[in-house]
Amino acid sequence: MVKQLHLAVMEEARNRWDQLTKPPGSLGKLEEIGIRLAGIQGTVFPSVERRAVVVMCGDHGVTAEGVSAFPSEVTGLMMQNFAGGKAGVNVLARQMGADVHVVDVGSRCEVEIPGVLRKKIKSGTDNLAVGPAMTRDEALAALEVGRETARNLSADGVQVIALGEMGIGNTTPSSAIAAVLTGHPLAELVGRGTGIDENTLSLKGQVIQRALDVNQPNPQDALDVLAKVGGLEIAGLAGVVLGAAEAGTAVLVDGVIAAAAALTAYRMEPAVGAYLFASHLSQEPAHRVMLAAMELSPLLQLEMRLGEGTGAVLAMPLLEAATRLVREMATFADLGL
Ligand SMILES: O=C(O)c1ccc[n+]([C@@H]2O[C@H](COP(=O)([O-])O)[C@@H](O)[C@H]2O)c1
Ligand SMILES: Cc1cc2nc[nH]c2cc1C
Repeated sequence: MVKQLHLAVMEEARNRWDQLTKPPGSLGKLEEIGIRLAGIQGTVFPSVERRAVVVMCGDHGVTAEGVSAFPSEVTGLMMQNFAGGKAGVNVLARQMGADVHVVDVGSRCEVEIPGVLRKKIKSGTDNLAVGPAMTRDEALAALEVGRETARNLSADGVQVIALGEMGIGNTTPSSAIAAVLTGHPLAELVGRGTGIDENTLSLKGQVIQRALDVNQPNPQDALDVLAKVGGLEIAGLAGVVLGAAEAGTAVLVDGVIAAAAALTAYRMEPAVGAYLFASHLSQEPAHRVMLAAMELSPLLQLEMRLGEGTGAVLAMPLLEAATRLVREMATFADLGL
């Protein structure tokens, strides 16, 4: 169960932000962040000192259709890179003081990688252009992996969890999920992912349309959408969102894949929305549409499209700024006003 935010504490926090030595509202989104964190943590003086990024990894049968600029093997190679501390997200997480947790929920990589939590539900999804990507039970099992991961981190004292992922091909299911759950025209939701050319972009649109025609996912049933046209790492991240919100922990959404996971969780349990913060706006066109569907507004716009949780980790200092301002700024009363 996801609890409502502490409304009385939020009211108290709003009053305090209004008493700080600044014109009311002049710290913009930082004030909204501070007030929402107060509501999440049940204190006017919240903290985001304990931070983690969960990088869910999975492969995709749909790569057989030629929808990515890179081969599936890159997923496993990047898992080794994360474990070695040398990927983009590792560098940024070190800078921001966040721990990196890499979870293999469904890659095709068969070798054990020390430092990667092996929770494989299956070795990649089936090709969603010819049938369902997963069974409902497989999607539920992947969700549970994420939920348990978030529950453990929260129990360990983590106060904010960033959503990271790695999975060659995963912008294809993300656009499919966006199309079904937002009802937006597919043509406006298909992007270049890892950097495909014009012809591949057009092929990718056709592949996704075929996936929707073949699977007929039910927009009223987010689990059906997730199983039929989603991915194992997307399901894992949706589980992280549910588990974090259930534990009262804030979540930083990353790019388009993380947003597809967050939107899936949001449709399963709308109360998770209050725990979500949108970190940045990805180059993928479906990202903006999905964030809007959750009424989230991105903090950063850096023209990024890497994934891994890189954008989410970059936004951690902004959450920290909000917690410091409310704690350290003088009030008008302090000035004798
Ligand atoms: O975060 C994003 O918005 C984002 C946008 C484009 C690509 N990615 C990353 O690139 C991979 C998916 O791209 P693709 O072209 O293989 O579908 C996957 O590993 C993602 O982490 C991530
Ligand atoms: C090299 C590489 C690194 C990534 N990190 C997340 N998605 C990725 C995709 C590629 C291709």
